[in-house]
Amino acid sequence: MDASERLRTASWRYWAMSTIFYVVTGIAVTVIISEPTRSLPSAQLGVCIVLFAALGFYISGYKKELRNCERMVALGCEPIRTWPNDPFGIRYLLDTAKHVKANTLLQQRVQLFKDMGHTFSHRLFPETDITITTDEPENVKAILSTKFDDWAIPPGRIQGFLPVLGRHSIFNVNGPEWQHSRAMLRPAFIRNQISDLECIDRHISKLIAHIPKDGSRFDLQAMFAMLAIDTISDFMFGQSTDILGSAPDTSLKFGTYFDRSIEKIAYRSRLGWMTQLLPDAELKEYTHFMTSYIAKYIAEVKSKGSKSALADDKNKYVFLEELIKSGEPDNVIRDQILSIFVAGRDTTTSVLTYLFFELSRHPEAVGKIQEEIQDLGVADPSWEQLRNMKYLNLAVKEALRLNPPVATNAREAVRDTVLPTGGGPDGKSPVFAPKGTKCRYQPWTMQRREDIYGSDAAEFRPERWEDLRVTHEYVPFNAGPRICIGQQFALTQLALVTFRLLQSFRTIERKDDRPPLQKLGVNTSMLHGCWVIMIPV
Ligand code: HEM
Repeated sequence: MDASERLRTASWRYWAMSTIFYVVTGIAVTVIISEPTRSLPSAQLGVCIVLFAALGFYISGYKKELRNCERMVALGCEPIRTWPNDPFGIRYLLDTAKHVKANTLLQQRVQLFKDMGHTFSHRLFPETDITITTDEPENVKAILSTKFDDWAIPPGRIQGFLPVLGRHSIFNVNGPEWQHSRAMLRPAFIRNQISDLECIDRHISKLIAHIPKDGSRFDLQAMFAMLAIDTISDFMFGQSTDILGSAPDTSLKFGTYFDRSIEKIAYRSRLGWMTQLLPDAELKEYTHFMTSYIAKYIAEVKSKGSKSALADDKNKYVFLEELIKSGEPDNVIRDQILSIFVAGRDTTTSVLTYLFFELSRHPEAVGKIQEEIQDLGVADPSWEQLRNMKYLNLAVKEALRLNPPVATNAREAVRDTVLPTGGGPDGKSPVFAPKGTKCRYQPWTMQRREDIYGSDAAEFRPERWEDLRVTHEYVPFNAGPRICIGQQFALTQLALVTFRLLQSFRTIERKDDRPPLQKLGVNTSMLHGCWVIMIPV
């Protein structure tokens, strides 16, 4: 059915239902006026009221549909393919829940796009507005860049993140509030800090010290998680949680509570507004502890007031000090600091784990990076040297392609808007997205599309990037105004960890027979960890 036929049907349905409504109302009014003394038994009256309410509800739905069809035709859009036989989105919800439970959701989405095309619509219980799901680069470009102002972070995600990140978090705000947050954080991500390799290196040395040298098997994912929290806390406060070193009890507790909170917010953001019905005393306790932990650092910097009050090295750049200079109140600073922990910890862990999982299966790639390290001829690379290591950076890029840690993401239309593609029988016409439409876009499946990356799209092959040019087909850090603000810091960390580990270890071998399933939380992780043995040089 094309757009004009859809409009005709919507118009016919609306007028037919309205006519029935008015005729029934007219008859009821006539009966009441002509027999004012007659009263209906209360059961019959109740049934009449329910029928009236249901009819009214349907008519308002048809009116909305008619209006949307008129807008669709006026804007030159065509109808979008719809997930069938699921008017309330209960089947879609159950299907999603089944695959989340089995940790097969990402693979299932690849199949779903094959069956439904790269853009389709569906309901998702209990949401009343429609959801569009897409892995089409043109649509991703519209949402993130060219029509940025038409799309916002959906309330469901905000509700889910709120109890931990707070209402000032850069992840929980839209419009001018978001611009304010971004402007506040941007100056703290200055180049000389992100290129401060010494800070990152200190924690990598501790990681290397922890790796068994006798060929025993260990879980790299768990190690990378400790490395990431130690590094990000050092970057934030000038003092590390030091979980890989001699962490005090409060740091260990912070690490544990942090992990548990992230799991809970992943679950809560899936439930959206329903989380308001679920008070969670444990989450309250975790958040209380974490915010006090951060508040202690804020108070310390403020009371000492001197440059690098927290760091041993007085010349060291400390992110928190830069943030305090913004003059924002403590609760705003605290929300942003916790957000950066969330933004930077599990994403980095996820990419490192996936990269080393692939390296453990691709000794030829390990060999090429090691050759590059040898050719460089220096033991301690500078930031520029690291960034110029071609194959090493291509391997990181390829890991980010196959495993973007933010595997799926969502926005909500804040006004009527158009997605460039996905409508009509061939799925190539523009699609109308009325205000309130959710759009779920999927970097994980998009970055594995065979029509973009070739028939070996599912393979780890860093060489593909030597002559491949893409834009919104590759968005592990997002794109447009809301692109990841920590991208350069993350890339530096990823490159340096890879450099150091392949400089210190000759081989990495996977030691796990279980299928390598990816678990979907706020970020992806490997369900069973990444069990390997590493042999020193
Ligand atoms: C490989 C590692 C990383 C990946 C793949 C990654 C990915 C992303 C993505 C996809 C977003 C967009 C989220 C959205 O708008 O829905 C984002 C935002 C953000 N990231 Fe990262 N990130 C990484 C590391 C980091 C690090 C290390 C930091 C900080 C030290 C950081 C700080 C942020 C912040 C503050 C935002 C919010 C930006 C905004 O809304 O304007 N990220 N990141």
